[in-house]
Amino acid sequence: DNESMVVAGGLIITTSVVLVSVVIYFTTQPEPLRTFNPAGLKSDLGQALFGQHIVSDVVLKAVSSFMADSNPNKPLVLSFHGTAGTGKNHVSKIIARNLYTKGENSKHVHTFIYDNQDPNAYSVWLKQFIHTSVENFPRSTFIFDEMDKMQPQVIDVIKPFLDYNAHVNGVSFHKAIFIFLSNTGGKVIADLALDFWREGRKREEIKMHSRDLEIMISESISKNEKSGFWHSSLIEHHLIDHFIPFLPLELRHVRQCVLAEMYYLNKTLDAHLADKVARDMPFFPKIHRVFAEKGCKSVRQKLALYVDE
Ligand SMILES: Nc1ncnc2c1ncn2[C@@H]1O[C@H](COP(=O)(O)OP(=O)(O)OP(=O)(O)O)[C@@H](O)[C@H]1O
Repeated sequence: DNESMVVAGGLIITTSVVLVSVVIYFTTQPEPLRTFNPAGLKSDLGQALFGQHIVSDVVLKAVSSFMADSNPNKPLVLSFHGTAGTGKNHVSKIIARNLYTKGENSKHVHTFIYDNQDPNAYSVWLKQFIHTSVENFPRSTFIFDEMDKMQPQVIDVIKPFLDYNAHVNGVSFHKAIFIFLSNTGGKVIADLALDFWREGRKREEIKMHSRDLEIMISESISKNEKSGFWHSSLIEHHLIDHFIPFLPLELRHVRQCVLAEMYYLNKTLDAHLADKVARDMPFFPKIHRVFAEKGCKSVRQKLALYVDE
């Protein structure tokens, strides 16, 4: 009858309202952070990152001390430098995995790749985006890929967020993390690694202060035609906490990457095949074939060719 239809209709509406509210509640709730454990980050870097002793050391110390500080005076700002495929994106993901339950897929991890958008419109959008994200969730992470291609206006917009005691419109940025990735300095780092190799010295002997590596990287940033001046204004104001050099990878590291891919793809680990795939990659200098030109990039695609054989 009519009365029971009205009751049923009312029930349906109430249930729908409750369901929608639940969905809204869960999608707008911040995801829980992981309890940060330095030993976990150390173990991840030790197991999943090959041939980057300086990176492992500096990232572990920088992230651990930042996370241990309940009241940091500025956000953590890391600048990763090195040639292609040496692990800059990979390490950003390892950091994210140790901070957020959903790792790099967390809604609090934001990756930007500057893609020739109109710099003015992009700057306006970016400023608002970063502000709102940190207002909603102070422990947000922002990863900027291809920083060397970024326009001065865009760098200028990020600058106030990185500063000491940064409060922008009442929002504090002290708990946020900014990671800049670029190939700038890659040549300087690769040349240094090559010199060590020529002198018969171990790669592990290369230190952050070897030939003032950090200064050499910042100098090569300043020389960058497009973003040099503005990027170096970040340096002058000491807004970047650490310049982290990623060394070019050797054959043995590329082999490890192939084995890691086999593991990831649930394939039987085959050291002989890993060697074959790794040797198939381009190396430099051409005669001695010491370092992989593309690092571990496209290892997965190369492996797929062999697996299909
Ligand atoms: N040092 C490394 N240790 C372990 N795996 C690595 C390393 N370097 C690269 N890889 C693997 O190769 C893939 C490509 O590397 P990644 O994207 O991190 O390079 P990148 O340095 O960011 O390069 P680009 O400058 O071209 O963006 C990674 O997803 C990872 O699987």
